[in-house]
Amino acid sequence: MRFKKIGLGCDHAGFALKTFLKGELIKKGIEVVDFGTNSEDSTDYPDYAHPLAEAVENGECEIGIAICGSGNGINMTVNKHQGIRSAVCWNTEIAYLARLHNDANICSLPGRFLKQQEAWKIVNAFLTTGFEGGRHERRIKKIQCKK
Ligand SMILES: O=C(CO)[C@H](O)[C@H](O)COP(=O)(O)O
Repeated sequence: MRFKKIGLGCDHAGFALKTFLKGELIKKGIEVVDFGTNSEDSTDYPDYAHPLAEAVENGECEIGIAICGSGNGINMTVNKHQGIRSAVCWNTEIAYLARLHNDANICSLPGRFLKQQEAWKIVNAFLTTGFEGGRHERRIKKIQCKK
């Protein structure tokens, strides 16, 4: 793993997967900051996505993992933050490319569509891959809206 301090955030649909991934990361000796939610009671993903995004933006966490049912809502929310590049990662190749080409700093996962071991492989791909830079550096600099 390239990262030592990882932020986690989810809604009720991501809670079971977040709990599993948190345990696996801790077993690997990685420090985890858990922004909730902490049960399967129905809740709203932005309430957890914004604190996670802020922690990654301000450097409290090096990188983040965000989980909701489809991965979409939580991904949309964290990507509202200027310093966040989040990708919905639904297989290992997408996770690898999100880091290699996009320098993604949040991995958004569809908790209702991934088995635990599949998700763990995706997270491993995300957390072990570095940014390639070069032509991709130029492109990610152009992502920000100029207003
Ligand atoms: O995937 C999600 C957002 O993109 C949410 O987890 C999902 O919409 C929650 O649905 P429900 O309230 O029916 O459990």
